[in-house]
Amino acid sequence: MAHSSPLVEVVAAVIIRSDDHFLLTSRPEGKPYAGYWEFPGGKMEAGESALQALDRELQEELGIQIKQAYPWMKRIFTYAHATVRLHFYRVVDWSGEPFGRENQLLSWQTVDNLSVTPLLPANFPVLHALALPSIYAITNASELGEEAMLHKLEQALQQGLKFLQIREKTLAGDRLRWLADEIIQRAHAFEAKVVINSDILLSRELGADGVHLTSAQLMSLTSRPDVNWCGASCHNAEELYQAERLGMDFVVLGPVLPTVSHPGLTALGWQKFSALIRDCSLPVYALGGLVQTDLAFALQQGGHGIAMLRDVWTDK
Ligand SMILES: Nc1nc2c([nH]c(=O)n2[C@H]2C[C@H](O)[C@@H](COP(=O)(O)OP(=O)(O)OP(=O)(O)O)O2)c(=O)[nH]1
Repeated sequence: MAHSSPLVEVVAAVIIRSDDHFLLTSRPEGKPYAGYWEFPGGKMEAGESALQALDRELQEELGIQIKQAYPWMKRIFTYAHATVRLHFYRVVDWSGEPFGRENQLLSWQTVDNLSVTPLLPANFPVLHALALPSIYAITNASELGEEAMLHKLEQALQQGLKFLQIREKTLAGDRLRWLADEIIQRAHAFEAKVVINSDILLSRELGADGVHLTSAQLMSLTSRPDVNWCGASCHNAEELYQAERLGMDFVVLGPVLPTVSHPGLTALGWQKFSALIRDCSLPVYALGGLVQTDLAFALQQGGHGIAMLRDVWTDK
């Protein structure tokens, strides 16, 4: 896309406490959109890396030092005053207690109960992404058996699983409908979100939270299906671009490592994963051969989280 004004590079910190509250600050008087709520941050200065800019802004604005920050989504947005490229980071550990060093207001918020307004318009997709957990489980009844799958699911829900995809390629018709219904009921009892692979009608019929499109579906569609949550599988830059164009809520990208479920596909490796999503505006889950302990590394590579078909169901 062509931009009439030069891009202004901006860093923004989504500072997240362990109880999932995140920090919003109000824009000081004298700036465009004064009084609007935003993530702390500001313009990158010449010669600064994004992380250096983030460090500087958080010290200047809030008096805190970053201890752990993960690169996250990027977003280009055109305002009347400028076109900005926002580099969002998730800051999960810091030293010091944030306070408004520039007389701005501070407020700890949650996605489900946002109580400040108005927000800077570029930030809405970021709030949407914050509602997505970092672990995305994929059902595997074809290997585990249906009863064992339901049992493992209950255990995982009790341990805090909040997001899963029903993907059972060997089941169809009433058998799939029965299993999917059982899974959705259990998940919803724990307020976990469930999306169904490919089948938009089945998702609507059973009251699932949305669908997960195959990459072939993604490439053949011209608009986003009208469901609450819509994700898609991607393997390359072209598919990621199509997912952004259609306005998907999230994608999975892989296989990152070699996996037994897709032996024919060449693994991307972490370096390529990270390079492919560097400018991506969507939350991206890493997928393929991953175990729960890979999460921290996936976050360091810019991933939103990890998707798992096997390790998520193994006893810990
Ligand atoms: N800090 C911040 N800026 C955002 C967010 N979302 C968003 O669209 N922006 C836009 C608004 C502004 O056009 C631009 C940031 O510019 P700014 O004026 O706040 O930058 P700054 O703190 O470096 O200010 P200054 O030194 O130029 O006065 O990015 C956000 O969440 N945080």
